[in-house]
Amino acid sequence: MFQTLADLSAAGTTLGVRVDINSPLEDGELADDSRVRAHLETLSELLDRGARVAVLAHQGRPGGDEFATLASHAARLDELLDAPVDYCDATFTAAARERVDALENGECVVLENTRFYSEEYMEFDPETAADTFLVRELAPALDAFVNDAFAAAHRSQPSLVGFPVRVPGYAGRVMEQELEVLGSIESTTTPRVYALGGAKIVDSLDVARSVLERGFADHVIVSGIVGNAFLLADGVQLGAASAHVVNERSDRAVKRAGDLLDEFGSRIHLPRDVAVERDGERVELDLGALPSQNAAMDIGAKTIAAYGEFLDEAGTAICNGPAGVFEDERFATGTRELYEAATHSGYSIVGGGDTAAALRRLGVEGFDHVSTGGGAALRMLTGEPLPAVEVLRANRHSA
Ligand SMILES: Nc1ncnc2c1ncn2[C@@H]1O[C@H](COP(=O)(O)OP(=O)(O)O)[C@@H](O)[C@H]1O
Ligand SMILES: O=C(OP(=O)(O)O)[C@H](O)COP(=O)(O)O
Repeated sequence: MFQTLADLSAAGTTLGVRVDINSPLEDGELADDSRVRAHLETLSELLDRGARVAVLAHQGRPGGDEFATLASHAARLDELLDAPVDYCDATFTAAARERVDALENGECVVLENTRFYSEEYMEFDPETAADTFLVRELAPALDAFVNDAFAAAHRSQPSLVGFPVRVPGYAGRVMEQELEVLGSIESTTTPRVYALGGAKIVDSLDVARSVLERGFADHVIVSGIVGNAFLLADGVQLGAASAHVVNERSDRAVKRAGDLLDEFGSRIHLPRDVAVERDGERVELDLGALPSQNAAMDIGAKTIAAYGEFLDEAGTAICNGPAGVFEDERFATGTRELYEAATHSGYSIVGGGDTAAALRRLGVEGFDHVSTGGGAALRMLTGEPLPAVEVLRANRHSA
Protein backbone atom coordinates (compact mmCIF):
# COMPACT_ATOMS: atom_id res chain seq x y z
CA MET A 1 0.00 0.00 0.00
CA PHE A 2 0.98 3.65 0.19
CA GLN A 3 0.64 6.52 2.69
CA THR A 4 -2.31 8.88 2.33
CA LEU A 5 -3.14 12.27 3.86
CA ALA A 6 -4.56 10.35 6.82
CA ASP A 7 -0.98 9.37 7.63
CA LEU A 8 0.44 12.88 7.23
CA SER A 9 1.00 15.32 10.09
CA ALA A 10 0.48 18.41 7.96
CA ALA A 11 0.46 21.34 10.40
CA GLY A 12 3.52 23.53 9.99
CA THR A 13 5.10 21.27 7.37
CA THR A 14 6.28 22.43 3.97
CA LEU A 15 4.84 20.18 1.30
CA GLY A 16 5.56 19.79 -2.38
CA VAL A 17 2.17 18.88 -3.86
CA ARG A 18 2.22 17.53 -7.42
CA VAL A 19 -1.12 18.01 -9.16
CA ASP A 20 -2.23 17.57 -12.79
CA ILE A 21 -3.85 20.81 -13.90
CA ASN A 22 -2.81 20.34 -17.53
CA SER A 23 -5.80 21.99 -19.19
CA PRO A 24 -7.16 23.27 -22.50
CA LEU A 25 -6.05 26.87 -23.08
CA GLU A 26 -7.35 29.71 -25.21
CA ASP A 27 -4.83 32.43 -26.01
CA GLY A 28 -2.55 31.07 -23.30
CA GLU A 29 -5.27 31.34 -20.65
CA LEU A 30 -7.12 28.53 -18.87
CA ALA A 31 -10.15 27.57 -20.99
CA ASP A 32 -11.46 24.74 -18.82
CA ASP A 33 -10.76 24.58 -15.06
CA SER A 34 -12.08 21.08 -14.34
CA ARG A 35 -8.69 19.67 -13.49
CA VAL A 36 -7.94 22.67 -11.28
CA ARG A 37 -11.23 22.10 -9.45
CA ALA A 38 -10.47 18.38 -9.10
CA HIS A 39 -7.56 19.19 -6.75
CA LEU A 40 -9.41 21.63 -4.48
CA GLU A 41 -10.25 18.89 -1.98
CA THR A 42 -6.60 17.94 -1.45
CA LEU A 43 -5.27 21.50 -1.43
CA SER A 44 -8.02 22.79 0.87
CA GLU A 45 -7.51 19.94 3.32
CA LEU A 46 -3.75 20.52 3.53
CA LEU A 47 -4.04 24.30 3.85
CA ASP A 48 -6.85 24.02 6.42
CA ARG A 49 -4.58 21.70 8.42
CA GLY A 50 -1.92 24.41 8.46
CA ALA A 51 0.52 23.09 5.86
CA ARG A 52 2.71 25.32 3.67
CA VAL A 53 2.00 24.17 0.11
CA ALA A 54 4.26 24.46 -2.95
CA VAL A 55 2.28 23.28 -5.98
CA LEU A 56 4.15 21.47 -8.75
CA ALA A 57 2.48 20.88 -12.12
CA HIS A 58 3.02 20.75 -15.87
CA GLN A 59 1.11 22.40 -18.70
CA GLY A 60 1.32 21.12 -22.27
CA ARG A 61 4.41 19.74 -23.96
CA PRO A 62 7.54 21.56 -25.17
CA GLY A 63 6.79 22.88 -28.66
CA GLY A 64 3.07 22.19 -28.29
CA ASP A 65 0.42 24.86 -28.69
CA GLU A 66 -0.69 24.45 -25.06
CA PHE A 67 2.79 24.87 -23.58
CA ALA A 68 2.44 27.83 -21.22
CA THR A 69 3.18 29.25 -17.79
CA LEU A 70 1.03 28.34 -14.80
CA ALA A 71 0.20 31.98 -14.04
CA SER A 72 -3.46 31.61 -15.05
CA HIS A 73 -3.74 28.31 -13.16
CA ALA A 74 -2.41 30.02 -10.02
CA ALA A 75 -4.87 32.88 -10.47
CA ARG A 76 -7.78 30.44 -10.75
CA LEU A 77 -6.63 28.54 -7.65
CA ASP A 78 -6.44 31.87 -5.80
CA GLU A 79 -10.07 32.51 -6.79
CA LEU A 80 -11.26 29.04 -5.81
CA LEU A 81 -9.33 28.44 -2.59
CA ASP A 82 -9.99 30.32 0.66
CA ALA A 83 -6.24 30.43 1.33
CA PRO A 84 -3.88 32.93 -0.35
CA VAL A 85 -2.30 31.48 -3.51
CA ASP A 86 0.75 33.07 -5.07
CA TYR A 87 2.61 32.30 -8.30
CA CYS A 88 6.36 31.96 -8.70
CA ASP A 89 7.93 32.03 -12.17
CA ALA A 90 10.64 29.60 -11.08
CA THR A 91 10.54 25.92 -10.13
CA PHE A 92 13.72 24.86 -8.37
CA THR A 93 16.09 27.84 -8.41
CA ALA A 94 17.23 29.80 -5.36
CA ALA A 95 14.34 32.20 -6.03
CA ALA A 96 11.89 29.31 -5.93
CA ARG A 97 13.38 27.91 -2.73
CA GLU A 98 13.31 31.35 -1.08
CA ARG A 99 9.64 31.73 -2.05
CA VAL A 100 8.83 28.32 -0.59
CA ASP A 101 10.79 29.10 2.57
CA ALA A 102 8.78 32.32 2.96
CA LEU A 103 5.43 30.48 3.09
CA GLU A 104 3.43 30.78 6.28
CA ASN A 105 1.17 28.01 7.59
CA GLY A 106 -1.95 27.80 5.41
CA GLU A 107 -0.36 29.57 2.44
CA CYS A 108 0.22 28.26 -1.09
CA VAL A 109 2.52 29.09 -3.98
CA VAL A 110 2.25 27.63 -7.47
CA LEU A 111 5.72 27.04 -8.90
CA GLU A 112 6.37 27.37 -12.62
CA ASN A 113 5.55 24.72 -15.22
CA THR A 114 7.87 21.80 -14.48
CA ARG A 115 8.24 21.18 -18.23
CA PHE A 116 9.99 24.51 -18.69
CA TYR A 117 12.94 22.47 -17.52
CA SER A 118 14.33 19.96 -20.04
CA GLU A 119 14.91 16.94 -17.81
CA GLU A 120 11.26 16.96 -16.75
CA TYR A 121 10.18 15.78 -20.18
CA MET A 122 12.44 12.73 -19.94
CA GLU A 123 11.63 9.44 -18.24
CA PHE A 124 13.88 8.07 -15.46
CA ASP A 125 13.79 5.44 -12.76
CA PRO A 126 13.06 7.07 -9.38
CA GLU A 127 16.65 7.03 -8.14
CA THR A 128 17.93 8.78 -11.27
CA ALA A 129 14.98 11.18 -11.17
CA ALA A 130 15.95 12.03 -7.58
CA ASP A 131 19.35 13.22 -8.86
CA THR A 132 17.95 15.64 -11.46
CA PHE A 133 18.40 19.33 -10.70
CA LEU A 134 14.68 19.83 -10.17
CA VAL A 135 14.43 17.23 -7.41
CA ARG A 136 17.93 17.65 -5.95
CA GLU A 137 17.57 21.44 -5.64
CA LEU A 138 13.95 21.65 -4.46
CA ALA A 139 13.66 18.63 -2.13
CA PRO A 140 15.73 20.24 0.68
CA ALA A 141 13.03 22.92 0.95
CA LEU A 142 10.34 20.28 1.52
CA ASP A 143 9.39 18.20 4.55
CA ALA A 144 7.29 15.81 2.45
CA PHE A 145 5.79 15.26 -1.00
CA VAL A 146 2.12 14.66 -1.89
CA ASN A 147 1.28 13.26 -5.30
CA ASP A 148 -2.28 14.03 -6.38
CA ALA A 149 -1.48 13.91 -10.12
CA PHE A 150 -3.21 10.66 -11.08
CA ALA A 151 -3.66 11.90 -14.68
CA ALA A 152 0.14 12.07 -15.10
CA ALA A 153 0.98 9.02 -12.97
CA HIS A 154 1.89 7.02 -16.08
CA ARG A 155 4.82 9.38 -16.72
CA SER A 156 8.10 8.39 -14.99
CA GLN A 157 9.28 12.01 -14.99
CA PRO A 158 11.30 13.72 -12.24
CA SER A 159 8.53 15.74 -10.59
CA LEU A 160 6.36 12.61 -10.44
CA VAL A 161 8.79 9.89 -9.29
CA GLY A 162 11.88 11.64 -7.87
CA PHE A 163 10.73 13.33 -4.68
CA PRO A 164 9.59 10.22 -2.70
CA VAL A 165 13.19 9.00 -2.95
CA ARG A 166 14.35 12.03 -0.97
CA VAL A 167 11.39 12.90 1.31
CA PRO A 168 8.33 10.98 2.58
CA GLY A 169 5.70 10.53 -0.13
CA TYR A 170 1.91 10.50 0.23
CA ALA A 171 -1.06 10.02 -2.11
CA GLY A 172 -3.44 12.98 -2.36
CA ARG A 173 -7.21 12.56 -2.30
CA VAL A 174 -7.62 12.50 -6.11
CA MET A 175 -4.88 9.86 -6.42
CA GLU A 176 -6.42 7.80 -3.61
CA GLN A 177 -9.94 7.89 -5.07
CA GLU A 178 -8.86 7.17 -8.66
CA LEU A 179 -6.78 4.18 -7.59
CA GLU A 180 -9.67 2.85 -5.52
CA VAL A 181 -12.19 3.03 -8.37
CA LEU A 182 -9.97 2.08 -11.31
CA GLY A 183 -8.08 -0.49 -9.31
CA SER A 184 -11.20 -2.51 -8.61
CA ILE A 185 -12.71 -2.82 -12.09
CA GLU A 186 -12.40 -6.59 -12.06
CA SER A 187 -14.79 -6.73 -9.10
CA THR A 188 -17.49 -4.68 -10.84
CA THR A 189 -20.76 -6.14 -12.17
CA THR A 190 -20.80 -7.87 -15.53
CA PRO A 191 -21.39 -7.69 -18.40
CA ARG A 192 -18.60 -5.16 -18.71
CA VAL A 193 -18.57 -2.99 -21.81
CA TYR A 194 -15.42 -1.02 -22.71
CA ALA A 195 -16.16 1.91 -25.02
CA LEU A 196 -12.85 2.95 -26.59
CA GLY A 197 -12.77 6.00 -28.86
CA GLY A 198 -10.75 9.14 -29.34
CA ALA A 199 -7.29 9.52 -30.83
CA LYS A 200 -5.01 7.55 -28.50
CA ILE A 201 -4.94 4.53 -30.77
CA VAL A 202 -1.90 2.80 -29.27
CA ASP A 203 -3.10 3.19 -25.68
CA SER A 204 -6.57 1.98 -26.66
CA LEU A 205 -5.21 -1.07 -28.47
CA ASP A 206 -3.16 -1.88 -25.36
CA VAL A 207 -6.27 -1.62 -23.19
CA ALA A 208 -8.38 -3.68 -25.59
CA ARG A 209 -5.84 -6.50 -25.71
CA SER A 210 -5.36 -6.50 -21.94
CA VAL A 211 -9.04 -6.53 -20.95
CA LEU A 212 -9.94 -9.10 -23.61
CA GLU A 213 -7.04 -11.42 -22.74
CA ARG A 214 -7.79 -11.18 -19.02
CA GLY A 215 -11.51 -11.74 -19.59
CA PHE A 216 -12.44 -8.40 -18.02
CA ALA A 217 -14.31 -7.23 -21.11
CA ASP A 218 -17.49 -8.91 -22.28
CA HIS A 219 -17.72 -6.38 -25.10
CA VAL A 220 -15.44 -3.74 -26.61
CA ILE A 221 -17.21 -1.12 -28.70
CA VAL A 222 -14.94 1.13 -30.72
CA SER A 223 -15.42 4.60 -32.14
CA GLY A 224 -13.39 7.68 -32.97
CA ILE A 225 -10.07 7.23 -34.69
CA VAL A 226 -9.74 3.96 -32.79
CA GLY A 227 -12.92 2.71 -34.46
CA ASN A 228 -11.64 3.77 -37.85
CA ALA A 229 -8.48 1.73 -37.30
CA PHE A 230 -10.58 -1.35 -36.60
CA LEU A 231 -12.77 -0.73 -39.67
CA LEU A 232 -9.65 -0.52 -41.84
CA ALA A 233 -8.38 -3.72 -40.22
CA ASP A 234 -11.69 -5.37 -41.07
CA GLY A 235 -11.17 -4.49 -44.73
CA VAL A 236 -13.60 -1.56 -44.87
CA GLN A 237 -12.46 0.91 -47.53
CA LEU A 238 -12.92 4.10 -45.52
CA GLY A 239 -10.89 6.16 -47.97
CA ALA A 240 -7.43 7.68 -48.06
CA ALA A 241 -8.32 10.59 -45.80
CA SER A 242 -9.45 8.34 -42.94
CA ALA A 243 -6.52 5.98 -43.45
CA HIS A 244 -4.11 8.90 -43.24
CA VAL A 245 -5.58 10.05 -39.92
CA VAL A 246 -5.06 6.56 -38.52
CA ASN A 247 -1.63 5.83 -39.96
CA GLU A 248 -0.12 9.19 -39.02
CA ARG A 249 -0.72 8.23 -35.39
CA SER A 250 0.53 4.71 -35.64
CA ASP A 251 1.70 2.78 -38.68
CA ARG A 252 1.05 -0.50 -36.85
CA ALA A 253 -2.44 0.30 -35.58
CA VAL A 254 -4.31 -1.43 -38.39
CA LYS A 255 -2.20 -4.56 -38.08
CA ARG A 256 -2.63 -4.68 -34.30
CA ALA A 257 -6.37 -4.10 -34.63
CA GLY A 258 -6.54 -6.91 -37.15
CA ASP A 259 -4.77 -9.27 -34.76
CA LEU A 260 -7.31 -8.43 -32.07
CA LEU A 261 -10.20 -9.07 -34.45
CA ASP A 262 -8.69 -12.44 -35.35
CA GLU A 263 -8.33 -13.42 -31.70
CA PHE A 264 -11.34 -11.75 -30.07
CA GLY A 265 -13.61 -10.72 -32.94
CA SER A 266 -16.77 -12.02 -31.29
CA ARG A 267 -16.34 -9.54 -28.44
CA ILE A 268 -15.22 -6.52 -30.49
CA HIS A 269 -17.95 -4.44 -32.13
CA LEU A 270 -17.27 -2.03 -34.98
CA PRO A 271 -19.19 0.96 -36.34
CA ARG A 272 -21.88 0.16 -38.90
CA ASP A 273 -22.01 3.64 -40.35
CA VAL A 274 -19.91 6.78 -40.18
CA ALA A 275 -20.48 10.50 -40.61
CA VAL A 276 -18.44 12.58 -43.06
CA GLU A 277 -18.56 16.19 -44.23
CA ARG A 278 -20.13 16.79 -47.64
CA ASP A 279 -20.87 20.30 -48.89
CA GLY A 280 -20.40 21.56 -45.37
CA GLU A 281 -23.03 19.25 -43.93
CA ARG A 282 -22.96 16.06 -41.84
CA VAL A 283 -23.71 13.07 -44.09
CA GLU A 284 -24.05 9.55 -42.65
CA LEU A 285 -22.83 6.66 -44.81
CA ASP A 286 -23.35 2.93 -44.39
CA LEU A 287 -20.12 0.99 -44.75
CA GLY A 288 -21.30 -0.20 -48.16
CA ALA A 289 -21.40 3.40 -49.40
CA LEU A 290 -17.69 3.90 -48.72
CA PRO A 291 -14.95 4.90 -49.56
CA SER A 292 -15.46 8.58 -48.93
CA GLN A 293 -13.22 11.35 -50.15
CA ASN A 294 -13.63 13.03 -46.75
CA ALA A 295 -12.51 11.48 -43.47
CA ALA A 296 -14.92 9.67 -41.18
CA MET A 297 -15.47 12.21 -38.38
CA ASP A 298 -18.12 10.49 -36.26
CA ILE A 299 -20.15 7.32 -35.89
CA GLY A 300 -23.63 7.25 -37.43
CA ALA A 301 -27.13 6.60 -36.11
CA LYS A 302 -27.08 2.85 -36.79
CA THR A 303 -23.89 2.50 -34.76
CA ILE A 304 -25.24 4.63 -31.94
CA ALA A 305 -28.36 2.46 -31.75
CA ALA A 306 -26.40 -0.80 -31.80
CA TYR A 307 -23.89 0.38 -29.20
CA GLY A 308 -26.70 1.77 -27.08
CA GLU A 309 -28.13 -1.72 -26.68
CA PHE A 310 -24.81 -3.03 -25.30
CA LEU A 311 -24.59 -0.10 -22.91
CA ASP A 312 -28.21 -0.37 -21.72
CA GLU A 313 -27.58 -3.99 -20.80
CA ALA A 314 -24.13 -3.38 -19.30
CA GLY A 315 -23.51 -4.00 -15.61
CA THR A 316 -20.45 -1.73 -15.93
CA ALA A 317 -19.44 0.65 -18.71
CA ILE A 318 -15.83 1.88 -18.89
CA CYS A 319 -15.36 4.66 -21.42
CA ASN A 320 -12.50 6.67 -22.85
CA GLY A 321 -12.22 8.84 -25.93
CA PRO A 322 -14.84 10.85 -27.79
CA ALA A 323 -16.77 9.00 -30.50
CA GLY A 324 -16.11 11.79 -33.01
CA VAL A 325 -14.74 15.26 -33.57
CA PHE A 326 -17.00 16.65 -30.86
CA GLU A 327 -15.40 20.07 -31.14
CA ASP A 328 -17.41 20.47 -34.37
CA GLU A 329 -21.13 20.41 -33.49
CA ARG A 330 -21.87 18.55 -36.74
CA PHE A 331 -19.82 15.62 -35.43
CA ALA A 332 -20.70 15.77 -31.73
CA THR A 333 -23.77 13.51 -32.09
CA GLY A 334 -21.94 10.24 -31.55
CA THR A 335 -20.18 11.40 -28.40
CA ARG A 336 -23.30 12.95 -26.92
CA GLU A 337 -25.60 10.01 -27.56
CA LEU A 338 -23.11 7.23 -26.89
CA TYR A 339 -22.05 8.71 -23.58
CA GLU A 340 -25.64 9.44 -22.60
CA ALA A 341 -26.34 5.73 -23.18
CA ALA A 342 -23.30 4.78 -21.08
CA THR A 343 -24.77 6.57 -18.07
CA HIS A 344 -27.73 4.15 -18.24
CA SER A 345 -25.50 1.16 -17.49
CA GLY A 346 -25.34 -0.25 -13.97
CA TYR A 347 -22.11 1.55 -13.11
CA SER A 348 -20.40 3.98 -15.47
CA ILE A 349 -16.77 5.15 -15.51
CA VAL A 350 -15.30 7.66 -17.95
CA GLY A 351 -11.72 8.86 -18.30
CA GLY A 352 -9.75 11.32 -20.37
CA GLY A 353 -8.96 14.99 -20.41
CA ASP A 354 -10.65 15.64 -23.76
CA THR A 355 -13.47 13.21 -23.01
CA ALA A 356 -14.34 14.94 -19.75
CA ALA A 357 -14.18 18.30 -21.52
CA ALA A 358 -16.47 16.92 -24.24
CA LEU A 359 -19.04 15.75 -21.69
CA ARG A 360 -19.08 19.15 -20.02
CA ARG A 361 -19.39 20.90 -23.37
CA LEU A 362 -22.22 18.58 -24.49
CA GLY A 363 -24.01 18.61 -21.14
CA VAL A 364 -23.71 14.88 -20.54
CA GLU A 365 -23.96 14.12 -16.83
CA GLY A 366 -24.62 11.08 -14.69
CA PHE A 367 -21.39 9.10 -14.78
CA ASP A 368 -20.67 7.33 -11.51
CA HIS A 369 -16.95 8.14 -11.80
CA VAL A 370 -15.31 10.74 -14.02
CA SER A 371 -11.59 10.09 -13.98
CA THR A 372 -9.20 13.02 -14.26
CA GLY A 373 -6.91 10.83 -16.36
CA GLY A 374 -6.90 9.71 -19.97
CA GLY A 375 -3.71 7.85 -20.74
CA ALA A 376 -3.21 7.15 -17.04
CA ALA A 377 -6.70 5.70 -16.70
CA LEU A 378 -6.18 3.61 -19.81
CA ARG A 379 -2.82 2.38 -18.49
CA MET A 380 -4.45 1.52 -15.19
CA LEU A 381 -7.21 -0.37 -17.01
CA THR A 382 -4.59 -2.49 -18.74
CA GLY A 383 -3.32 -3.57 -15.34
CA GLU A 384 0.03 -1.92 -16.05
CA PRO A 385 1.78 -0.30 -13.07
CA LEU A 386 1.85 3.49 -12.90
CA PRO A 387 5.40 4.67 -12.12
CA ALA A 388 4.29 7.54 -9.88
CA VAL A 389 2.15 5.13 -7.85
CA GLU A 390 4.79 2.42 -7.60
CA VAL A 391 7.29 4.86 -6.07
CA LEU A 392 4.70 5.75 -3.41
CA ARG A 393 4.09 2.09 -2.73
CA ALA A 394 7.86 1.61 -2.20
CA ASN A 395 7.35 3.89 0.81
CA ARG A 396 11.05 4.60 1.32
CA HIS A 397 10.37 6.86 4.30
CA SER A 398 8.21 5.76 7.23
CA ALA A 399 5.21 7.89 8.17
N1 LIG B 1 -13.19 10.28 -36.16
C1 LIG B 1 -12.31 11.17 -35.66
N2 LIG B 1 -11.45 11.80 -36.47
C2 LIG B 1 -10.54 12.69 -35.97
N3 LIG B 1 -10.42 13.00 -34.64
C3 LIG B 1 -11.28 12.38 -33.81
C4 LIG B 1 -12.25 11.44 -34.26
N4 LIG B 1 -12.94 11.01 -33.17
C5 LIG B 1 -12.42 11.65 -32.10
N5 LIG B 1 -11.43 12.47 -32.47
C6 LIG B 1 -10.60 13.36 -31.63
O1 LIG B 1 -10.11 12.67 -30.49
C7 LIG B 1 -9.67 13.67 -29.57
C8 LIG B 1 -9.68 13.19 -28.14
O2 LIG B 1 -9.12 11.92 -28.11
P1 LIG B 1 -8.20 11.50 -26.85
O3 LIG B 1 -7.06 12.43 -26.69
O4 LIG B 1 -7.93 10.07 -27.04
O5 LIG B 1 -9.24 11.73 -25.64
P2 LIG B 1 -8.83 11.83 -24.06
O6 LIG B 1 -7.96 13.06 -23.89
O7 LIG B 1 -10.15 11.96 -23.41
O8 LIG B 1 -8.09 10.57 -23.72
C9 LIG B 1 -10.61 14.85 -29.78
O9 LIG B 1 -9.82 16.03 -30.00
C10 LIG B 1 -11.42 14.49 -31.01
O10 LIG B 1 -11.57 15.55 -31.93
O1 LIG C 1 -3.39 15.32 -20.10
C1 LIG C 1 -2.75 14.35 -19.76
O2 LIG C 1 -2.90 13.12 -20.32
P1 LIG C 1 -4.32 12.67 -21.06
O3 LIG C 1 -4.45 13.56 -22.28
O4 LIG C 1 -4.03 11.24 -21.41
O5 LIG C 1 -5.42 12.86 -20.09
C2 LIG C 1 -1.71 14.38 -18.66
O6 LIG C 1 -1.61 15.69 -18.14
C3 LIG C 1 -0.36 13.90 -19.18
O7 LIG C 1 0.08 14.81 -20.14
P2 LIG C 1 1.17 14.28 -21.23
O8 LIG C 1 0.43 13.27 -22.08
O9 LIG C 1 1.57 15.52 -22.00
O10 LIG C 1 2.32 13.67 -20.47
